[in-house]
Amino acid sequence: MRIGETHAPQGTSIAVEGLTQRFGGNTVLDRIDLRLAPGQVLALLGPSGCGKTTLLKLLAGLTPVAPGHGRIRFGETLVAGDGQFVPPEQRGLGMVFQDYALWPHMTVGRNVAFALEMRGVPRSERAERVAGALEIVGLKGYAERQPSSLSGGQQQRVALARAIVAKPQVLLFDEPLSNLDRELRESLCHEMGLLLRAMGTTAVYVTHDQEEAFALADSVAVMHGGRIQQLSSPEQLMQAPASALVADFLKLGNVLHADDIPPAWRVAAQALARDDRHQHLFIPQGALQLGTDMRAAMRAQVVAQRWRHGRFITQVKTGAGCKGLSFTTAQRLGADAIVDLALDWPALRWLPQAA
Ligand SMILES: Nc1ncnc2c1ncn2[C@@H]1O[C@H](COP(=O)(O)OP(=O)(O)OP(=O)(O)O)[C@@H](O)[C@H]1O
Repeated sequence: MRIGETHAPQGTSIAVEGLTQRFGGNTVLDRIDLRLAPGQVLALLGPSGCGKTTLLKLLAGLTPVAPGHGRIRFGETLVAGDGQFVPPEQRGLGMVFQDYALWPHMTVGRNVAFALEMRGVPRSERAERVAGALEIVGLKGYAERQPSSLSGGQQQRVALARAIVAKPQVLLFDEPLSNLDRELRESLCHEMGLLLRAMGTTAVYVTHDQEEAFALADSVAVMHGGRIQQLSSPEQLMQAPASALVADFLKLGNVLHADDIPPAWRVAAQALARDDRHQHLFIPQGALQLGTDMRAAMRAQVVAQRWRHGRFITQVKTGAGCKGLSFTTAQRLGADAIVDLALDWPALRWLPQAA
């Protein structure tokens, strides 16, 4: 198999129900529910401390599920919960960590072969499968090298080969690219996406990097404070964030609390449909622009501009005591310049703080 080829899924489905994890009095995961179809890639995305790694460790079996704190199924098999516990080595897993976790005293080939040795796979078959896994990750001919002689990106490829060599039904990734520089991260992320599609393995991928999550995953669980705020496809998350927390974390636009809406926009904002729980006005990227041709235009003063992805991200203030806003434009504007801002009202929505 090579990157780009597709195979029938060899992964299993994953179902998590009511999963809760407490450390002392601290609830780190709070009744997590999720379902993943065979061969799907799920990203767990959220800020530091939101519980991503804790959830991954429960899936791996590195942390047991406490009695009455939910259950985890791989396919039809209950792997944790209700008094059942399948240990990590019997869950059909491959794991890739941030720090590569290669054994420094073993060659690349032995590092990759180790999981097969443990399973008692005969030597001749081992050599073939190790060579195959190294070829898949672009390290053909590296079997006799020492890990210390490889770059960070190459070491992470070895870790990936080691994770896939035993043909796992589930691959678990914990921030695997965060030790690499930006360019390498982007190219390896792209390659891993192709590889996961080609292998058809079910995968759960922990990251705090939105670009990585959106590039790799079929669905993304945005986590905050031990809960899944929204579990959707990347497209759906971008088009329809379910809460102010999600819109803000993904930087999808401006999110203004009802009390922070500039006076010039208040009447029009209150005319938009909302219910009592919806206290935040979401202004999607692109709905706030320079110009006076839309309803309730407003003057603002430029605070700062920075260049990103071919546009200027422009921060403005709209009046004393008002919360700052930002929008993108192709125009360079001088600091302190006074500009007219207009809103595309039909694109705006009221959102609840959290889902
Ligand atoms: N073994 C433990 N004992 C006590 N508290 C823990 C333990 N493991 C994790 N925590 C706490 O649980 C919370 C969630 O940690 P977790 O590592 O899951 O977060 P995360 O979202 O993966 O963050 P990061 O992106 O920084 O790795 C944190 O407040 C952490 O301090």
